[in-house]
Amino acid sequence: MNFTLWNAAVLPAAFVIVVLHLLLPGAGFWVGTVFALAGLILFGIPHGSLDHVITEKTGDGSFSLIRFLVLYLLTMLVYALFWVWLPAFSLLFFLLMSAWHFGETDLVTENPKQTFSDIAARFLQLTYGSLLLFGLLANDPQQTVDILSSLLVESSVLAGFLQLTETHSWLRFTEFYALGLRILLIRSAWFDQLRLALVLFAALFLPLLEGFLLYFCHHHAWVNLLRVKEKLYEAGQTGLRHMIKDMLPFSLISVVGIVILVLSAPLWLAQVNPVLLFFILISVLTLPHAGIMTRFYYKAAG
Ligand SMILES: CC1=C(/C=C/C(C)=C/C=C/C(C)=C/C=O)C(C)(C)CCC1
Repeated sequence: MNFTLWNAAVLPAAFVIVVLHLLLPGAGFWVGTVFALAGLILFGIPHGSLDHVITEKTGDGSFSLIRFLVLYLLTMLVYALFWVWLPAFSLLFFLLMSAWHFGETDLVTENPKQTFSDIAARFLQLTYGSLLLFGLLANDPQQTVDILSSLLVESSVLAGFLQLTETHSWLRFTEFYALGLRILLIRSAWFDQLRLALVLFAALFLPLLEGFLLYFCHHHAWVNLLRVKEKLYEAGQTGLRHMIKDMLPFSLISVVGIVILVLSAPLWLAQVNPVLLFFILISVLTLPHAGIMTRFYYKAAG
């Protein structure tokens, strides 16, 4: 992956936020929250807004935007209904899907040898993603449990998660085992490895959501956007302008939709934690997005 200014710029920004959190917690909270929200609005949420372009450009030429939108919205609707009917199953599915999606993004090499049918590569990606996600959530097990407890009321799984991270403290750092696996499997991109290592290290000193969003927005979403730009758009500023123009409509709809739904939640969904509702909305967007990215990486490798 090419070295870009932003690739490097996130590191001093994360460093300043960590130092602020340690020395001036009040300022750290505000600066960290603004940084996390900016990351979400600029990269985290918009990184799925090119799914229609990816589907069109990697398809067989028979793309129809209406058919794409109907299928996309239908997938979201079905998954949203699952959240209402089977919340525990839907959460487990979300965590597995996220592990898959994170693993798929982070274990792509410059010269991918794995193919779609390569079960070993898929297993490694899922293992990587699970270790990474577990470690990020275990950065603050109590807060993770607090957020989830409005969905899984007095669940033994949550109590088990707390106990496990308390009694086996090495389980709090599984994201670094994931990183080790990545270093073993992808030897070439040294700057990318160092950057991810520093992002994960910074996340250790941040509150749960800021740490998670640092990885999610400034690594995961950023890397995905960069790859889509490299594969599907012209090089340089012209390609960037076209890409931003393509991203704007669905980015705006998603950001505004999520803000409206989360802020109005007390009127229609009083008992669910707003942070959890935010992630449920993200999960509903992620299901069709992850499927499209799997196809994108499959095509890119082929
Ligand atoms: C941080 C966090 C959670 C997990 C969020 C996940 C797993 C997000 C995944 C997003 C993806 C994969 C987006 C698509 O690109 C929980 C457990 C819901 C609640 C505690 C805080």
